[in-house]
Amino acid sequence: MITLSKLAKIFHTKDGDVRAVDDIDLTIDKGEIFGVIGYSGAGKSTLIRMLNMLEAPTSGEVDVAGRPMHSLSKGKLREARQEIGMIFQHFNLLWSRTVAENIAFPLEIKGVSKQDQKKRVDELIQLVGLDGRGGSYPSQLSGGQKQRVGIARALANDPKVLLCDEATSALDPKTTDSILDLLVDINAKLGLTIVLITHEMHVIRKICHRVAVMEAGKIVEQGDVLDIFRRPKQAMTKEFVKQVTEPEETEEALNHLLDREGIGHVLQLTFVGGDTQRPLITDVVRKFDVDISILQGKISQTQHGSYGSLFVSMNGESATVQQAVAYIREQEVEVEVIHGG
Ligand SMILES: Nc1ncnc2c1ncn2[C@@H]1O[C@H](COP(=O)(O)OP(=O)(O)OP(=O)(O)O)[C@@H](O)[C@H]1O
Repeated sequence: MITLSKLAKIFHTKDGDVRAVDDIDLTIDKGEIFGVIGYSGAGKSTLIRMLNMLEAPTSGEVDVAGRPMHSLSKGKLREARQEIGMIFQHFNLLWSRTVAENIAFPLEIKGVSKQDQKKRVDELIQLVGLDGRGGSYPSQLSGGQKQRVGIARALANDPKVLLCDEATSALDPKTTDSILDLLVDINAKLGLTIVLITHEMHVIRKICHRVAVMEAGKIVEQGDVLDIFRRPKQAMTKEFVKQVTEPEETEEALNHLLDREGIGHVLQLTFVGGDTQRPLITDVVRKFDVDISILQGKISQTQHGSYGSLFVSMNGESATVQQAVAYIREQEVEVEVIHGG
């Protein structure tokens, strides 16, 4: 659905050239939810804005839904953009227009009749869960509702691709979840390809099928979300994975525990998309002559299963502990011996 070849954007500034996007090759499949994660300045916004040519590439190619976006005439580009909806962190709504009028805006530009506009707007209001709010003004809505208007407006022309530029970054965690649920729902119902950029790994974990990690204009790692969580390779990726799998206070609390006498082996068990309902710890204690105490942990449920880390201390003969560790690994739980190994 989307192919980027050797895509680059260089900004020429007073302080020199900035390679915001540096020769990126990337393929995004039809119907997938693809996430790009990176810290501020990594080049995510520039990258996503080149998908619909809001930003013109310095070099390289952008193909979206079979169209070479980088080489289209102005008129053809206008047509092509109708197939690409976009939502923004700060919603970009027209404040003097009602919800219904905001959603109708792209239809007006396209020259759709008043009657058809109304029909389509009603459908969209229903789709995004804003029934009864068509006559409200953006200032009368919550952040989550404003983003629902943004989504409805982006979908007005039946696009094939939806671009989400930090779409939940201005929202609280609960509202973020409801907007992400809506995006999953739309992806399933309409078969829409969704590309989102974010600096928050829980957004990736919650809804993306695949993810690319960006650093200094380059993609340093990419793959299926589950694989990336299971085996992050790059330091940057490991940092992002930790955002989700480790409680913030881990290091300090663990250092404190490691000073204790007789702490034994300390293991970090990382669950990635597996089934935490399974009584793994009970299982291990029954099978092997070891004692286990749980030190701390953070496990959360998502559509891919359970994610999180559990820190445990294991006491027993060294050889038995090794066997127990091997057994846990066989259950597709990652194990790192962080003390006593
Ligand atoms: N219009 C511009 N002119 C000059 N430099 C720019 C311009 N836009 C972006 N940059 C630079 O390009 C680099 C990438 O910026 P970009 O906004 O794409 O990153 P980002 O990952 O989206 O970060 P953020 O989330 O903070 O926007 C940064 O160094 C930024 O300063």
